[in-house]
Amino acid sequence: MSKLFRAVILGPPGSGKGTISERVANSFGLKHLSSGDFLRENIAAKTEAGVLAKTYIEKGALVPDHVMTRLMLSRLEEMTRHSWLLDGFPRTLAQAKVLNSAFELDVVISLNIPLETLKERLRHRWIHPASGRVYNMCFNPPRVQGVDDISGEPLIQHEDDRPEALVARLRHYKDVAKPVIDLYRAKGILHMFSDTETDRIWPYISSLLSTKIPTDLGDAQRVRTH
Ligand SMILES: Nc1nc2c(ncn2[C@@H]2O[C@H](COP(=O)(O)OP(=O)(O)OP(=O)(O)O)[C@@H](O)[C@H]2O)c(=O)[nH]1
Ligand SMILES: Nc1ncnc2c1ncn2[C@H]1C[C@H](O)[C@@H](COP(=O)(O)OP(=O)(O)O)O1
Repeated sequence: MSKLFRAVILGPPGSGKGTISERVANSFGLKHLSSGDFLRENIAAKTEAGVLAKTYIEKGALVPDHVMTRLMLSRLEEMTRHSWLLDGFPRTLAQAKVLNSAFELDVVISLNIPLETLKERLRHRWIHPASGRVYNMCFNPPRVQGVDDISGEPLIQHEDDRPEALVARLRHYKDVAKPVIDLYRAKGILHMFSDTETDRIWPYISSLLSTKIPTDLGDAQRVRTH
C-alpha cells in the first residue's frame, strides 16, 4: 500500500482556499474535502448534523467543535484509502488537536492575503449554491453573468461576503486561526504563502507538493493536467 498524503489548507475568507484546493485535486489526484461544502450537503440532506449546523451558520457563527469534529472525522474514516486535502477544517485549536490525534498530516498550507485584496475578491464572488461552484467577475467569470455554467441555474452572493461583514469575520478568523497556525509551525509542517494573486502563488504550492507527494500514488490517482 503506497504511503498516503494528508494536507490541510488554511486561510481567511476569500483567500483562495477553494480555488487552490481545486487545482491541487486536479493536478495531484488528491480528494478535496471542504468543510463548508460538506456542511451544505448535510444541510440540504437534512441530516441530524446538518439541521444542527444550520442553526449556527444562519447566525453567522461557527458550528460547535464537537459537531464539526464528529462530522468531519466520520467522513475521513470513509476516505482512509485516499490522499486528501482539507479546506476549512480544522478551524480551531480544539479541532486541530482531534484531527492530529486521528491522522498524521504531511503539509499545512497557510494563505496570508491582504485585507483589501480579500474585500475586492469577495465583492465580486458569485456562487452556485447547489454545487458550491465559485466564480469571480474579475478572476473567473461565468459565461453568462449571474448564471452557473453547468446547470444554468442562478448564481448568488453570500450575505456575509459584503465588505462591512468581512472585517468582523476576519478579526474572528485571526483570533481563532493563530493557535492553529502556531501548532503546525511548531510541528515543522507549515508552509506560508503571501501574495495578492492566486496565479502567482500556485507555482510555489505546486512545486512544494511535487516534492512532498509520493510519486507512487499510482497513475489512477496522480493525474497531471498540465
Ligand atoms: N481577482 C482575483 N480573484 C481571485 C483570485 N483567486 C481566487 N479569486 C476569487 O476570489 C474569491 C475567493 O476565492 P475562494 O477560493 O472562494 O476563497 P476561499 O478561501 O475558499 O473563501 P471562503 O470559502 O470564503 O473561505 C472567489 O470568487 C475566487 O474566484 C485571484 O488571484 N484574483
Ligand atoms: N471547521 C469549521 N468549524 C466550525 N464551523 C465551520 C467550519 N467550517 C465551516 N463552518 C461553518 C461556519 C462557516 O461560516 C460556514 C460556511 O463555511 P465556508 O463555506 O467555509 O465559508 P466561510 O468560511 O467563508 O464562512 O460553515
